[in-house]
Amino acid sequence: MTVILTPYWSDGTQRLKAEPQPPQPPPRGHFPAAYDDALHAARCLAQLRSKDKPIEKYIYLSQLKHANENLFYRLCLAHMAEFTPIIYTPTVGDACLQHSHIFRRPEGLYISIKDKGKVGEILNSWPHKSEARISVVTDGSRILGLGDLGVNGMPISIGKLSLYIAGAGIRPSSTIPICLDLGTNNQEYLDDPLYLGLRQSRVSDEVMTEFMKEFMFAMSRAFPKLLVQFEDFSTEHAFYYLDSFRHRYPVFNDDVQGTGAVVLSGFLNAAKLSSGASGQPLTSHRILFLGAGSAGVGVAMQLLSFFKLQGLTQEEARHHIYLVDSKGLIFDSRGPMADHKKYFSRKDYNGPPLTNLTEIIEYVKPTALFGLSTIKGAFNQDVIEAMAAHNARPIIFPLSNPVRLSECEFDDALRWTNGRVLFASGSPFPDALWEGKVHYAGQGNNMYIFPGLGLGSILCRASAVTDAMVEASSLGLADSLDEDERDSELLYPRLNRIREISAYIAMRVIRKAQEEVRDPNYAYNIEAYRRAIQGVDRNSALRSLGDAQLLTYVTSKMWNP
Ligand SMILES: O=C([O-])CC(=O)C(=O)O
Ligand SMILES: [Mg+2]
Repeated sequence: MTVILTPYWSDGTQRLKAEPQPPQPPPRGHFPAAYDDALHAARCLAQLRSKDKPIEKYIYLSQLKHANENLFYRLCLAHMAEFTPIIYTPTVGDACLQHSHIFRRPEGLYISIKDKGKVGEILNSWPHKSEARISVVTDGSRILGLGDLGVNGMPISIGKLSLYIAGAGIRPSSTIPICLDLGTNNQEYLDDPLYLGLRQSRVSDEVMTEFMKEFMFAMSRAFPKLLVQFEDFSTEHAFYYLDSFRHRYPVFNDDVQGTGAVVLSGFLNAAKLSSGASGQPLTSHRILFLGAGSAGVGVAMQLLSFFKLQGLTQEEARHHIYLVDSKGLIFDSRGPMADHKKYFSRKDYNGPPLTNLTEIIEYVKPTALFGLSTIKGAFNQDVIEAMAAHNARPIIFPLSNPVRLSECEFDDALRWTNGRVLFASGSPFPDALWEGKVHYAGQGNNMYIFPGLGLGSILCRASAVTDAMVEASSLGLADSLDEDERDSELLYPRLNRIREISAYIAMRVIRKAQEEVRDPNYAYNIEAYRRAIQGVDRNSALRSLGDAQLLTYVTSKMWNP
């Protein structure tokens, strides 16, 4: 008797069946005599390029990944800038929206609220249990800027893990994409006969929290070496579950911490260019955020590091950051507000509500404007011209995803600032020509951070992902521009160097983790301490390596297709 997985339906129906293996059908063909691997790669690339719709390309690549994983990743690594927008943002957003319609076969693990009480059993059915190192977990409640997509959020977990494999050389069998089905409040999906998830609205916070506790405990038991990346949980839940679990399990939240780290990194490079042009010190920057959700506040928290690195206190740093939500500038006397907004609420403004973004810019005079609002076109001509009026090199980062929700387009930003803008967006924009010179849109997407942060945390068996480790990943990224990239005023390195960059970031993260482990506060509790000890042997060996040797070690641990 062999255990067969009849995976992973989210309706809670029987998942594990003890059945005899069905006999394998005989091969239905064999390769022609002149078949050649390299030629086949070229053939697959030609098939991909023959498709004109991005979603068709996505479907083709999903099938290719299933049919020939090695070939898929080989092509992916060789054509990173071409593949990333298909297997990841922005096309993965469409794949999520249509998941229940384009679904072919299960990939990853769907766990539903109906599985409560037996989550451990389900996890134990995962085929590559002992190899598990990284899981991306979403509950589908806030996929990119697209809202509550229920189990249609699964492609986000899959897409992020494809980048772990391609970008950081994590072994495919070490990854577990997970989508939790806790219901959905998306009526269109509830009415859609093809929708793959439970036909019920989202469970209450109390029920969800009980479920999350069981889930995280079961994960730590089933996969003792696993790092968990929370992805695209709705704002309140993103903060709450990160705070609840980060001292108990190795976990980080990509939208709060990954996005924060990637923006800090791009801002470090942009601020140097901007201060170089204005002659103003780095401590004089002021940052205005449009959007105060998990990503907005997460980025704002991480940006405090920028000012602290220049010698300011946390309290002084806070004064340099302004948040705007749907009701305008956030200030104390405006009235009650969600907890996560309070820290950045201004105490130094008591006037009437400031709701118009251009007016807010006149008042704040920011050197940098960040968009995490998912309001397409919110950075209109007036807004960008207001930024350009008082900055030699205005820093403008429309970070909302996918691209059709971007606060502004790259060529508009160039035009309205006369080519002076320092620009990064969440989703990719093509290069643009302005007055005979090619300008590059930076992509301030957490894809530059999570592969390296994850790889470093896994290799040193960190029992927790600390703030200092996240900051180290960000500084590592900022430092990884090469000479040509600096000369071209790039804010982020070119994507075709992703493996080199991830290895470097992982090295910096391991170094920081080693410093943290000496800190007694590191052993947050007995469980974490036990896991920290597990990693000690390996870490004492790693500690004796110089940076260059550690980098070689990290690179040697990468899986290659
Ligand atoms: O997935 C992406 O492209 C970036 C991200 O985490 C988000 O927008 O939620
Ligand atoms: Mg996300």
